[in-house]
Amino acid sequence: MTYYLTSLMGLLPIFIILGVSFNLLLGYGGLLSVSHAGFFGIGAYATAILIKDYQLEFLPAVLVGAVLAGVMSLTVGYAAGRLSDEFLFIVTIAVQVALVELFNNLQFTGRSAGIAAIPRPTLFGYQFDTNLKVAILAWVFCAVIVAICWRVVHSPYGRLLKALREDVPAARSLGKRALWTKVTVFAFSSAIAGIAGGLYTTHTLYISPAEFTLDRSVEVLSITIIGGLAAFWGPFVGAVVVLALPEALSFANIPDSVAGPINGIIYTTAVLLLLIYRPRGLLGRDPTLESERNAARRAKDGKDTLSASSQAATSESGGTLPLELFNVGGQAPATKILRSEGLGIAFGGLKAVDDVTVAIHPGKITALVGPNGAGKTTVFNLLSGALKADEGRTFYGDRDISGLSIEQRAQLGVVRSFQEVRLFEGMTVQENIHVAVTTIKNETIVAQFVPAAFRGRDEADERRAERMLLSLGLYDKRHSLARDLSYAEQKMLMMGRLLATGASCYLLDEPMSGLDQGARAQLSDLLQQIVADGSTSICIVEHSMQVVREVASWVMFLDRGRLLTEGTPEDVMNDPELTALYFGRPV
Ligand SMILES: Nc1ncnc2c1ncn2[C@@H]1O[C@H](COP(=O)(O)OP(=O)(O)OP(=O)(O)O)[C@@H](O)[C@H]1O
Repeated sequence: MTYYLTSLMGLLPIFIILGVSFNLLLGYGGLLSVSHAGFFGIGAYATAILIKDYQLEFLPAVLVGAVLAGVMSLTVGYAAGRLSDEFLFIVTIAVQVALVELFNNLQFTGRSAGIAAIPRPTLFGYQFDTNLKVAILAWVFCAVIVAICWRVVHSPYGRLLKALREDVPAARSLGKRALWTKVTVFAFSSAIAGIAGGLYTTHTLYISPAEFTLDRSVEVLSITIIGGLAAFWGPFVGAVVVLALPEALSFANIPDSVAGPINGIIYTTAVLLLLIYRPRGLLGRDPTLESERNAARRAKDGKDTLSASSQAATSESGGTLPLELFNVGGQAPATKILRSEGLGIAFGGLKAVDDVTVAIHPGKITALVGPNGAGKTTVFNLLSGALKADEGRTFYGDRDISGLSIEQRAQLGVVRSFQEVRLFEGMTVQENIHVAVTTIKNETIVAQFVPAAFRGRDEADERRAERMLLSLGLYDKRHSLARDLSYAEQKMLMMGRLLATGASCYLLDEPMSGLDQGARAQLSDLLQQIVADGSTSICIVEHSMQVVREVASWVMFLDRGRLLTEGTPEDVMNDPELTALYFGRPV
């Protein structure tokens, strides 16, 4: 019995490591992969071969396994990620099947017989020669890996992962590197699965392809779902449940041939029941309650309240936003014109934008108007890099940015909003701003392990985000989820999030739509403040001529994909031909 319990206790940390690493990928990153068992296998085989055939110690052997799993998933993730997240799922099915085939057919993996008589691991000359010692080794690795994952989740990188899980285009429009971040989390999570594989060989001392099949990937998925997606401690519970079930059946004196299918049926039923009755898993919490609980805890610790003097200093701005706090225009202090030359794009047979040459000047609010379907949003998509033009070029200042992606243009200072608000709804108001404030340099996975200096930076960013919220009038709601704000507050937060990037050119798609008069006046006031410094430019798409008159000093009129005319609002709106085109009657 002691042998049995020790063996179980040695297996539990391995399952926890698998669950924690998979939770990082699926729970926090929103990426579904089914090749976790395959990468687990790569770690197991590499460790077994290096220990048995090359007499390596455990640590270098397991690290080689982790690196192999990491590098392979980096390649797979990059290739799949360039297409779409759904594609990652499909590609990982193929990778999983291919890996098992390799394990089954390569000579050095022992083909279907596997590798037996793997020596007990040694570390710095010390041999872990009993099951108990091996179990302790696994728990030590588990503790270190859990601590590392905790750090990753609660870091700017983890925050960015959550933002990407919420809304990739919105994150990219803030200059965030979506593909690279997703690829690194996939590689990181797979490398950890590789370490779990190395520990597994030391536990069983025998491995075969049957242990690394798709079934094991499903088992890891079950651990994560049972524990709760993005519930950090969830995999601890999930792993206990998944491990306990076959053991309980083994006590029930059921033959192996029957126990396997029963096991599968019970798993599936349990996971289905959970998905129906407790979709957040056993340890998953309601995000609204969770944010309230965090707020109370932080307030109790005195962690996030701006000092009274700091609050007073920010409030003293007398109704105007202290834009220097947002560093608006700071990324490109020299005044730059965003311009296009002969832009064009067709969707099938429809020429949505045709030979459009526009210039958006700093110090001005330019309005892009035209009837429905005129191509206004498509022009924004082309200028911001969300779509690649079939023809024409786009310049920012002297630089040709035609070949740059949406995030690269945002990094240069050209940001855009969407017709919908597109906040990171499941994140708090403060996190929405904090993500935008953080520079991409501080959001890499490596940066999270640079000691104290980095932490100082993130806390300074957090304080800055708080001061921004104070000046936006959203400070008291900083711990609410973005989805729980009123529509007007959401629009203000969306503007604040864009400003927090410190960009110098803002493309705003219908920023006033859905706002009442008070909120519209507030936003229009903000837009005027932004361009007042003369170095920042704004272009809005707007349907209401009243709003255009109130805020814009230049109007560009688009119809059927072509720029018909441009001029001051008076000139354009007093042109009877254009008003007839727009309204079918005079204004
Ligand atoms: N991805 C796409 N695929 C196919 N057609 C598209 C696509 N995007 C836009 N279109 C078409 O291109 C034309 C211009 O659309 P766009 O959304 O740019 O117009 P808009 O002036 O912004 O309209 P609205 O004022 O109604 O938002 C429309 O006919 C639209 O149906």
